[in-house]
Amino acid sequence: MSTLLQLTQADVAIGGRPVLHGVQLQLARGDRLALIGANGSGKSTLLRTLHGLLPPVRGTFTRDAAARQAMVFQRPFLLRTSVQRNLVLGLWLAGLPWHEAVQRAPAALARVGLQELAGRNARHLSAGQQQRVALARAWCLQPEVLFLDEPTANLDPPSKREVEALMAEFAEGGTTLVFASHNLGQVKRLATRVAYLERGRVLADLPVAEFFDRDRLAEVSPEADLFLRLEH
Ligand SMILES: Nc1ncnc2c1ncn2[C@@H]1O[C@H](COP(=O)(O)OP(=O)(O)OP(=O)(O)O)[C@@H](O)[C@H]1O
Repeated sequence: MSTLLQLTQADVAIGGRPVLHGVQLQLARGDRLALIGANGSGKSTLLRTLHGLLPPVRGTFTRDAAARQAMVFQRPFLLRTSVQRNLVLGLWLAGLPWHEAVQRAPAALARVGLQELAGRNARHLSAGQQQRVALARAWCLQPEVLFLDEPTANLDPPSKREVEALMAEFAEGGTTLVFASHNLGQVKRLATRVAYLERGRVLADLPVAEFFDRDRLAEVSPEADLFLRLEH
């Protein structure tokens, strides 16, 4: 498997404040990497770093420049206009020619089950529907790597299932996924690999089966093992 992204001994700061410390992380094609850890442990910051939005202040970040990337943020930013127009604008901002964005939007809305709401003001959508607009946007961009920041936080169980199904489809279609999650069931269902963060450090990074093998996890990181104990 070829390497898509690599962080080596990376420190990342926000507004001059150190947030990530000495992060060593490699992403290979086909990975489905879940980032877990307590609130404020650095999951969002790591996602933004991997997506190229926050250059490390120390260490190195290398990526396959040819691999298209997209990110679905925790709270999708939507303008006070129709769902369809939001999607087209988002695609245009991501670099698609306008006519192509207009062409692709209907199929993507249908893909995420929002075709009937295409004319609705996007700000009036529920949280789950807004998340699906963000996924439709990512769908159109056909990224090789998709970053998702707690994509099902605050969604009801049916919406959670739908978003998970879409993530699984991305993965089956060959997209490499990196997602932050507080939901261990979701991590088990979707991830092939899990990284545990604590206070801006990656303390464990293991294949999913090893991560949920308590003896193995305790051996690699007693902190991660304690986190799982408290979560259960
Ligand atoms: N814009 C910002 N300005 C200053 N500090 C920030 C900013 N964003 C994040 N931080 C700090 O960086 C640290 C890591 O935050 P981050 O959002 O990456 O954590 P997280 O693991 O994603 O948390 P959560 O589970 O709550 O989403 C926290 O201490 C946070 O206060």
